Order: sequence, then C-alpha cells, then structure tokens
Amino acid sequence: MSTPDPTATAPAADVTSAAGAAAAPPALVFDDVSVVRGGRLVWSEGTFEIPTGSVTAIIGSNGSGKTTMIKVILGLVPTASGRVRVLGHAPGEGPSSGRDDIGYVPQDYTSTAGDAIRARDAVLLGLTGSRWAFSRITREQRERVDQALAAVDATEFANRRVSQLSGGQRQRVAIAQAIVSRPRLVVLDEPLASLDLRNQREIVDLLGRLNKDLGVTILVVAHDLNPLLSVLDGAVYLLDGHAHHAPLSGVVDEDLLSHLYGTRIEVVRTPQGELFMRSV
Ligand SMILES: Nc1ncnc2c1ncn2[C@@H]1O[C@H](COP(=O)(O)OP(=O)(O)OP(=O)(O)O)[C@@H](O)[C@H]1O
Repeated sequence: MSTPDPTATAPAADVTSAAGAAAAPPALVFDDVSVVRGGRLVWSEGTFEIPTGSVTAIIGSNGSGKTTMIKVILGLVPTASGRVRVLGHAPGEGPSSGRDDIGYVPQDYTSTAGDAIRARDAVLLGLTGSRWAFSRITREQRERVDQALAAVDATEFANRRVSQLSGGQRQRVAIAQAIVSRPRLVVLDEPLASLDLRNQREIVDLLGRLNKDLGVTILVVAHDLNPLLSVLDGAVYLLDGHAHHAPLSGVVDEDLLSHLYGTRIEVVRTPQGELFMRSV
C-alpha cells in the first residue's frame, strides 16, 4: 500500500485549516529572550508568539541577528536569557530532538553529503540523516522521497547531481530535503537570495502551497518583503537591537520600514489593489 500523497495530506491533524490554526497553540513562543554571540548582545527583549499555520518573515538589516534567531529556534545557539518554546518544547528538544518536526533550509544550501550526490539522495538525507543509510532504504522511504521531490516540482532532475543543478533547482532540492520528514514547521534562511524573478515567484508559490495545503508553519528570513507579500501573515522584525513581531498590516508601514532599513521606504498601493514597497 502506498503512503499518502504529501500534496493532499496535512502532516499534523491540528493544522489543517485556518480555523484549526486559530485554535492551535502558538508554533513559537518567545518570552523576554536575549542572545549574546562573541560577547556581544545581538538582540534582546524578544517577546512574541507566532501562530501555528502562519507564514512569517524575519526581517532586519545586515547583522541584526536574523540567522541567529533561526539558530536559536533550532537549538543551535543558546539564549542568554528568557524562555523559548518551539512547537511546545524547548529548542532542540521534543520528539526526535525536534529533527522530524522542523525542516531547515540553510542559506547557501550545500548537501551535507557534498554536491556530488544525486538530488534524490540529498533529499533522503532529510529522513536518514546519514549517507551511510543509502544502501538500506525502505520502500516507504523511497516513496516519501519521491513525494517530496514531486511536491517541489523536482522529479525531472531527481537523478542529477546536486552540483549540476541551477540555483533555483538546488533550492527546490533543499526544500524537498526539509519537508521529506513531513515537519510541522519549516524554517528557511534567505531562500530567495540569488534567484531570478521567475524562480523567486515559483519558490514563493511553493511556500504558499506548503502552508495552505499541508498546514506547515513557515518562517522565512528575507531582505526584500515584496516577493513574499502574497503569502505572508506577519513578520518578526529586528529593530534597534530588539526583536518584535507584528501582523503584516503592522509591518507594511513606511516609518517602521524606513527606520528598519535606514533608508526612506515608500509603501505603494496601486488602484488594482497591489501592494509593494520601494526605496525612494
Ligand atoms: N559564530 C559566531 N560567533 C560570534 N558572533 C557571531 C557568530 N555568528 C554571527 N555572529 C554575530 O552575530 C550578529 C548577528 O549575525 P547574524 O548572522 O545572525 O545576522 P543576520 O541578520 O542574519 O545578518 P545578514 O543579513 O548579514 O545575513 C553579528 O554581529 C555577527 O557578527
């Protein structure tokens, strides 16, 4: 019997709909959190909740601590103070130490087994965690890999080596690897950087489908909010050394964005209802 199609099955029973999302406990809870790296306070006073089933950007100027926040969530960087809960657990704890429940797409994805392996084997790493398990994969694991590749439209190049893929194709493989364990939370560090406009659009659409069809909560580090506006519910913004969260309507604010990026930002609403931001 084949396993369910990931494009049709929610990974967690409580996140299948907007109504379910409203009732579910928050995916992330930060309570007066601060982080120190290399003896320097990166950000502090992080107190916010991120709703289950939402798509949230993490924004801030270079060096403000966006990647640091992701590493805190993954349990890779300790907090200096405060309390963090990720899917109800301390970072890095919970079932399988959070590995299966949280998918991570790093900045500048390179397969942990090197670029010489095939795309499908890189995705398998998201299930096995080790290239030494390749020889012992089960039929269910193979099907899960096929489903993850199909969900990101990567079936066509699944047998090519990661080193032979374009940036957009590589990003799809990275996302397939992150979702193959059917996580409830997917965290992506600048997934749109260095992609052309068409690939940006396709990756954003893919994130929208993961969120709407599978109920996955998505956190995405971004420098430019424009390509993400169609899928975003809100943003964590790192401003003046403090971490805040606001719904999208609160973030798309000229004064806030101008302060955040240190340059004058104009928010434009076209007569057709489109919204975008530009530096003026
Ligand atoms: N391994 C580390 N050891 C010490 N300090 C670090 C380490 N990694 C990052 N930092 C410092 O932490 C701060 C935040 O870095 P981080 O990479 O989180 O910022 P960012 O907002 O993601 O930056 P960018 O937009 O440039 O990617 C910076 O001052 C950086 O120098």
